Amino acid sequence: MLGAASYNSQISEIQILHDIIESNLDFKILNALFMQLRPVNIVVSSLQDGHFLKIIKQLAHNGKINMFSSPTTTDDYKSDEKVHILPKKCFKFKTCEQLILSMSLTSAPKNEKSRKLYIRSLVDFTQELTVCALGALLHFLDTPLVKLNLPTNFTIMSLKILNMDNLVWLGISTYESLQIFSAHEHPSIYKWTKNSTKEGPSIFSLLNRCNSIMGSKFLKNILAQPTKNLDIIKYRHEFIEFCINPSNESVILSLTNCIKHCRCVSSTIVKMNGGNASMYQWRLLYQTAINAITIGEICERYSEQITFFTKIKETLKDSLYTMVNAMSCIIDFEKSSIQNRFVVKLGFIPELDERKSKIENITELLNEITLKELQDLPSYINECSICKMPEVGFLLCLPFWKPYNLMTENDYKIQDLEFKFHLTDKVFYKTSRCYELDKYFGEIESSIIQEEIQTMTKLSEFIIQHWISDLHLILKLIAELDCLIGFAYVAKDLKLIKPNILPKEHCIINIINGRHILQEKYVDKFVPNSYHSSKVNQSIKIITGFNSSGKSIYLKQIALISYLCHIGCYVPAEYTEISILDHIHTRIQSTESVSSLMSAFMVDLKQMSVALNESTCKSLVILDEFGKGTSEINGLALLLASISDFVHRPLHLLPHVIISTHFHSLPNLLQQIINKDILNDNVQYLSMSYTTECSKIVCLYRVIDQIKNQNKSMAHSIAAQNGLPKCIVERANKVLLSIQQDECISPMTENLRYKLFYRRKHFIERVLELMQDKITDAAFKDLVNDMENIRYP
Ligand SMILES: Nc1ncnc2c1ncn2[C@@H]1O[C@H](COP(=O)(O)OP(=O)(O)OP(=O)(O)O)[C@@H](O)[C@H]1O
Repeated sequence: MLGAASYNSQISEIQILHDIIESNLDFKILNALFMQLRPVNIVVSSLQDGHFLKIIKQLAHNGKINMFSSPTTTDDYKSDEKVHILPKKCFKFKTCEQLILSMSLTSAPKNEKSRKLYIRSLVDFTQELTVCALGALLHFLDTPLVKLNLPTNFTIMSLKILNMDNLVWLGISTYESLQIFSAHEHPSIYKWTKNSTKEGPSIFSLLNRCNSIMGSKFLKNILAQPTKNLDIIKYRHEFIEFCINPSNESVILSLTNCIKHCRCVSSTIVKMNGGNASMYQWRLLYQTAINAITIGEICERYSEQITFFTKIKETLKDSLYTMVNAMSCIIDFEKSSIQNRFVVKLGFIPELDERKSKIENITELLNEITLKELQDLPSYINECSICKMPEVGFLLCLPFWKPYNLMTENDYKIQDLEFKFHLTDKVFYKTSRCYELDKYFGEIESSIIQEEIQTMTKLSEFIIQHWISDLHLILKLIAELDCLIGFAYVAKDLKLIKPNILPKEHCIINIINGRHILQEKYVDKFVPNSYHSSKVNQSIKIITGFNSSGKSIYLKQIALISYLCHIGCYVPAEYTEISILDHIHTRIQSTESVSSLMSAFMVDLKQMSVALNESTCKSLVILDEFGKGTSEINGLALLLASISDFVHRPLHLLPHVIISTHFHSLPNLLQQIINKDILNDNVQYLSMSYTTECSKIVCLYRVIDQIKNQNKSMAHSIAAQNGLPKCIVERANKVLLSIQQDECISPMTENLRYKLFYRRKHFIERVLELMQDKITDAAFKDLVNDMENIRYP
């Protein structure tokens, strides 16, 4: 059983996963959880068994699970910089329950009793593991080390239940082989938060036409959570259709303009909560709220036609208008940006206005005081003024009463005046009246600032407690809106079509002239291919073809089209009809790499065992060259046994399977081990078409429904076409013939390639001698004879 809780410091949200049964075969749920949450720190109990701790560490550090790793060591039980192993007491149910009931949830009522009731309505205390996980998480968040690393004050704005039921399962290797995210992000796919600017070709970079950062972030969530929920897919399709319609262009443009001004306000809220949000952040919040309202109002106009607009309209709450009104009535944004502090607008607090007017009407008072000061000054001074300087406050300013060069130190000394400094034509003093002015205005000014800080704090509290959750709700949908508008642009540019998604009862994938959305950008002319699979239509396909004939691209394109259908995107095909899938398993050869902890064969085995154990008639299983990593005979035997398992399954467990292979004997062997009728009902053989031009092979990249040249591998001709020395290819052909005819392979006595090389070298040396007239006629004849004999290797 697995229970989990997570805290997202960016949006101050707790997410909990209710107790769920996990398969320790592939840790599917744990994998999906890591994929979805991308945790920075992981907290586990010291009571956990070593194998699980090992798996957690692998996921935290490599993003991959190695089921075949070495036995558990004491190191697995030690905390590291990412995985924190807490003592079991932190996971004790009773302690955890207390911690949860006393957590500081901003949306909870202030009254202690109602607060507890409110929390109990959010957290199901019968979910034992979830409660322990959440309690331990709260305990961890309360430790000084963590507090230091959190942006500012630790707050919990909301609590959400994670729902994994609607997820279509894709393993990490599937994400990699289908290039859903950029290769640059591999292997630490979870480090998305560290905004990597590098972005290789990937489905993410292709679909990311977002106009806001929150849109791009949401796109990553959409891509990491392909869904089985038909309603979600349908409303996304409906919205894309609306966007593509040219008559709606202006609506989409207005929406896009508003989206550009919307920002994720989570960090602003965290700062506001700590009382240190900058004026830039206040303005950002205001602008975001105004634009969110405008978006909501635009959506309201079309809400009867489009479901997604209805969803957005429903989140346009009165509280948003109240918040914007309050902000515009209270904050003087212009003066705030000049003074770089929160300035309250005139008219909001009468006493504050009065104090401000006292400061603004200072001239009258200063004139009065200037006259009094003049009366007290010696008779030789007949002019003066009062000014205010930063730091020093009010000063009496006297213009020089003598030419500058005649002014002496003694002249500056005047009874009852405190000399401060002089400039080239003026001298400044502090007088008792100046001190009084300092005190009077200083008090007024500080009381104004204090009052404005208080107003700011009250406004912040109000925003956080009453309005922000509604703003969060609408912004989440705006982020999705941003992604979906991007999907529509991509659909228009890449000529994608709306797939027909069938409900769960069906088991069908029907793709007519599908394309590989990434690969088609890199070839001059991409050849589209179709795929049909259903319970009645041979759902196991075995595809053969020589190297580089397009098998892997075909396999990937089927997986990708199926995947795109489940994120609610349009697809690259002429027509697509697909029933909701539960799993997309792929084993595509490109993914074994240095970062993988397993050998190619181990990956093969793991993938096949997951496919055999987990697949249902709603799964798509793609196996590219299974068994390549071991001896041919072993690989072939395992593949035969696995196909035979699929073929003999009841229909509700028979998945859509596509296997590409170089084992040309596979069809014959299958006929020997499986009943002919069962085989014909379930298995279809496909191959990649080709033609020959001037004895060279030309790939046509077209998938055909027949076994063509199945008994003959074209590997040797392809090798020659790709620059392998001709003598080596010839030798390989001889060896192959001997094996096929069960003859002895003639030993090779010399290295033909080097023999030819030295003969050519010698030949060239003699040609050079000839050019220097160093060669006789007889030697020249010899040379010509030799030329006939030298063949190019
Ligand atoms: N449908 C297509 N249209 C045009 N070009 C294609 C198509 N499919 C594949 N190609 C081209 O052929 C190349 C090789 O394709 P792919 O890797 O799928 O071959 P393969 O049969 O899987 O090879 P191998 O058996 O050696 O792994 C691709 O990189 C691409 O350039």
